[in-house]
Amino acid sequence: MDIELKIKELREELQKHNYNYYVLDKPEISDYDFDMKLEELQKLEEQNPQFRDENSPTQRVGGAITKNFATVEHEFRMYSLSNSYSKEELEEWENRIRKVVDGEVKYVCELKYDGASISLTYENGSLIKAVTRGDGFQGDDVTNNVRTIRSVPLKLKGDYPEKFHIRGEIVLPYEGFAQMNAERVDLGEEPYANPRNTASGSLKLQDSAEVARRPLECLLYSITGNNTGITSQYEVLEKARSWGFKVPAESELKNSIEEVLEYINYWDHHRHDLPYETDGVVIKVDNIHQQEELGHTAKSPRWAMAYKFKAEQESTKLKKITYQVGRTGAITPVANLAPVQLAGTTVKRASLHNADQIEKLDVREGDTVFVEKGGEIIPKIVGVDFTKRDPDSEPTSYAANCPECGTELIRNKGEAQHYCPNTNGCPPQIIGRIQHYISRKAMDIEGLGGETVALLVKAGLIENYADLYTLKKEDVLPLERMAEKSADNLIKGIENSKAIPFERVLFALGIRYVGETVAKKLAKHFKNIDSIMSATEEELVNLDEIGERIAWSVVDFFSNKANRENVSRLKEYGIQLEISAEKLANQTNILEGKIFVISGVFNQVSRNDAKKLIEDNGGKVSGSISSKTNYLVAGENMGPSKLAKAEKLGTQIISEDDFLKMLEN
Ligand SMILES: NC(=O)c1ccc[n+]([C@@H]2O[C@H](COP(=O)([O-])OP(=O)(O)OC[C@H]3O[C@@H](n4cnc5c(N)ncnc54)[C@H](O)[C@@H]3O)[C@@H](O)[C@H]2O)c1
Ligand SMILES: [Zn+2]
Repeated sequence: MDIELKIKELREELQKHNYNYYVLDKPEISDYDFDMKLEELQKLEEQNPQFRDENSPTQRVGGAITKNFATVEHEFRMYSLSNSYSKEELEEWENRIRKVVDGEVKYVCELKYDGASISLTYENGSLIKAVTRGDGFQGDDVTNNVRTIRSVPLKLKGDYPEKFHIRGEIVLPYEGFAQMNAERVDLGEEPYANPRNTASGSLKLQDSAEVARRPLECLLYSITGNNTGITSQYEVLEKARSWGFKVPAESELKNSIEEVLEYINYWDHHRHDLPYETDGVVIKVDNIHQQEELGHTAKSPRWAMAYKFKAEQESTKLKKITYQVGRTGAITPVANLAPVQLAGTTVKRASLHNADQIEKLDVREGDTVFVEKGGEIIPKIVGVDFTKRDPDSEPTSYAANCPECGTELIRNKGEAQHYCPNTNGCPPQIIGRIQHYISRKAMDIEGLGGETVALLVKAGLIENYADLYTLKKEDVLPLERMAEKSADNLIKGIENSKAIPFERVLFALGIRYVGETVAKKLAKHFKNIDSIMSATEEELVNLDEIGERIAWSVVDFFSNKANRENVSRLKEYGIQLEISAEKLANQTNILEGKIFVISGVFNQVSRNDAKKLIEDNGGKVSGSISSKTNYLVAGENMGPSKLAKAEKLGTQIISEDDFLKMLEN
């Protein structure tokens, strides 16, 4: 093939993958495959220098800046890292170092945290800015979102430089990731692919309250600035820790590449014991003077190297494909495997996601398949070992009927998942819906657990959540493991749920795509269930952050007779189906359509209260000033850049007093 054409094609392909990865947070190939293609391009470009192009993906940091946030130039460039996948590559790297620097070289080994890079700027011990890496020269100002991360100190302690930048990685620990996914699946939404993309996507959310709900963490590893007085990488870590930053304790100082390799080997085997995802080890020359001597390439420092772990993969036999039915009727295909050891656990089941995935991989029962365990808690099938396929096997035909109730499955246009439409007659849907209704974040019914719900349904005592309120002690006493006291508690728990506020009742109803946040928004806007039930799709879509999918789902839910009947029974039993008078009293529409930015320190109300006041009265709070901002509420010690921007855009600047007066009318 023509070399020039090959180079061009590889560049285009890699550019597309960069876009998928950095902008959409939806990579289509594995990091390993990406790195191999990049290496191939690098080799071709080296051998054919006449085709050099400074815009080639080999010459640039892959990230991008978006239009959604203010763009900020990095005072010091943010580089990427060179990658290596083998001992030999590391040894070559050491040889290159030896040619440049004299004397003893020590290395700091750190874990390579897999998340999104961030640069934090501190002045006089206060966080003033948080910017994504972007293309390395400039990034997105995501300060408001980063402020919500608990491990980012807003004020430092100890003896810190007057001004400096500190860099690190924002990650989503496994536990929080699994919990977020469980909630999404429960809502009938697609689970997130992996913690890294979810962390990176979280930083780009418009609503920082939503970011605050995500259990993100920030792990730090580098300090830049003028006159920081720091002379080694190890000192960077210790200093950062002493000022209050979260710096993982696994980092170690090593005297030789042999010691480095031991460290790598250890963590390759123990990385799954860590609470967050790591995709390798970063090795850095410790001495800052030596670092300066080594310098940078177009893309990365010569004094640092990432050693990347390979994803753990095993092959095993796929015995059977079964189908699970969720509470919203969503069907998930599951691969039942011959048990295999993977990343320290025995794997027997793996997710196959949906019909498209099965077709794409061409997975069949009886195949030998490759199973991988990445950030996901549930392992996934990444491919088929076609050399071992039975020549007589047939392509998988996806289930046509619900495995639980036999109803024919449907698939809505544009959706990946199949559904069982027998909402009110399919046992796992009936049980799942009631289990969701009683769950902690919904009606929080104490004394009633998921298993008891299943027993109650199977005993024919309840068919839907409204039936819960007709249960009597004598009904439940004969159930397995039900004693006098637990029966009392159950009835009491159900009774107490009548005090749960409307927004949570709305969430508890189990409308597909209506999670806690959406339920809150709907409750706030419509105030009571009757208005929601009579709302049209157009009215719903007109609300902020309510998309067509949610609007359709709400209308669809209430067009169902059984659902309407349940709601009217709940009303009869005294469940809260409107916003309480007390809450209503403090809510108006006087700020409707107005966008506020709040900045600085307030005296009469806290920033959070100010935010709540704006939202309760129909206004919106935004993190940064744009041409759409109506008012900048200026507290004391407001950032000068905000003020300058507001003045430039002609945004009306008001004081805390002015703001509180607005609300008095
Ligand atoms: N699958 C895809 O389609 C696709 C597309 C583009 C990029 N990628 C992946 O992303 C990689 C490139 O991304 P990148 O530029 O962020 O580089 P990288 O992930 O290979 O390494 C550089 C980054 O590592 C992070 N890091 C984590 N721990 C660190 C530590 N202790 N010290 C220093 N830095 C640390 C920093 O954010 C730094 O910017 C590729 O190698 C590839 O694996 C994949
Ligand atoms: Zn069914």
